[in-house]
Amino acid sequence: MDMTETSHTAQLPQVSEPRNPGMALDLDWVRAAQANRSAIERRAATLPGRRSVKKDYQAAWLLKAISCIDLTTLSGDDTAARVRRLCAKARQPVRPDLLQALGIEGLRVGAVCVYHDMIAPAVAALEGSGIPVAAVSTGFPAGLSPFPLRVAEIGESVKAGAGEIDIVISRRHVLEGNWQALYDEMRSFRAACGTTHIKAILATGELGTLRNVARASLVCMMGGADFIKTSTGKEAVNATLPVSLVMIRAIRDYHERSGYRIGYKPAGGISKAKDALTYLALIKEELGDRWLQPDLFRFGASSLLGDIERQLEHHVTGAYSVAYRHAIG
Ligand SMILES: O=C[C@H](O)COP(=O)(O)O
Repeated sequence: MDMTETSHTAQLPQVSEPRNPGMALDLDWVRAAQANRSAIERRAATLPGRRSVKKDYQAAWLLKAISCIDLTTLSGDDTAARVRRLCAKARQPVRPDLLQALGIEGLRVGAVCVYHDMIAPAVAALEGSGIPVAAVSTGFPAGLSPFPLRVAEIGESVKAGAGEIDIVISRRHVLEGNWQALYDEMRSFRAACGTTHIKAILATGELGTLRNVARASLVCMMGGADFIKTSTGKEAVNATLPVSLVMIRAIRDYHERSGYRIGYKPAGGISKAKDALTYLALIKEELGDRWLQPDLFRFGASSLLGDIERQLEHHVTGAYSVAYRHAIG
């Protein structure tokens, strides 16, 4: 895998992508989707070993990774002050002296991701930055509150200024093979979002099989998802490479059949720069460069940025600093 092709330009000009309108539920297609676990795991296992990006190229890829982070805080003890600190980091994700040494200007993260009650302070703190606020919704993380309330929550978050809505699906619809119910749910959530972009969180760690992950991915895209996202970060197992392979192949299939590009967001447990590079390599190999832009790829992560900044500091100065110097929130 050649990752020596990127320039130092972390943020390429945005290409505008037509929005996926969804399509009728195609049960034949859904039921035909399979996932060969051992082949997928074998393929996933080859990725970290083959990824070897050095020096300048590594710095460029790490800057690219930063531009794709949904910088996240989703804790019961979140406060407006913590969210404001996170937003300051979102605006200026890397120390100015390091960026200057790297010859980079205008680097920012993909979005800031928070619970509903933290939308207002986040919107205020990000004003003028162009960084959207993503709100988790629909009874995140379990998604088991009354359906009308889950739909209403989306409307409230859009009203409060969220530019992106991360919904959670009902895992039971997948576990019971009730694809019609999952599709109808996705349609309702999408309708409640209006023109606001919607990411569908599958909570893959709770879906039982990779085949279920493949099928749920397709149904959510048919239902109008703009992005599919692995996890809430609260499941026992969150983003993994095998699950990512299944989901991005579903994205590729959907693009081949419909012409629409759906975004991908691995989330939960991605905290190391080297893991971020592996994910970027996977996307490049399976989907191609077009998907390596923030409008089609995000990392959902609370602490990844700190490790990337540490690696960039090492690249510039030749020395590692202690991790606490790169606190996020
Ligand atoms: O969507 C984002 C996740 O909740 C963040 O998970 P993390 O804290 O493991 O990075």
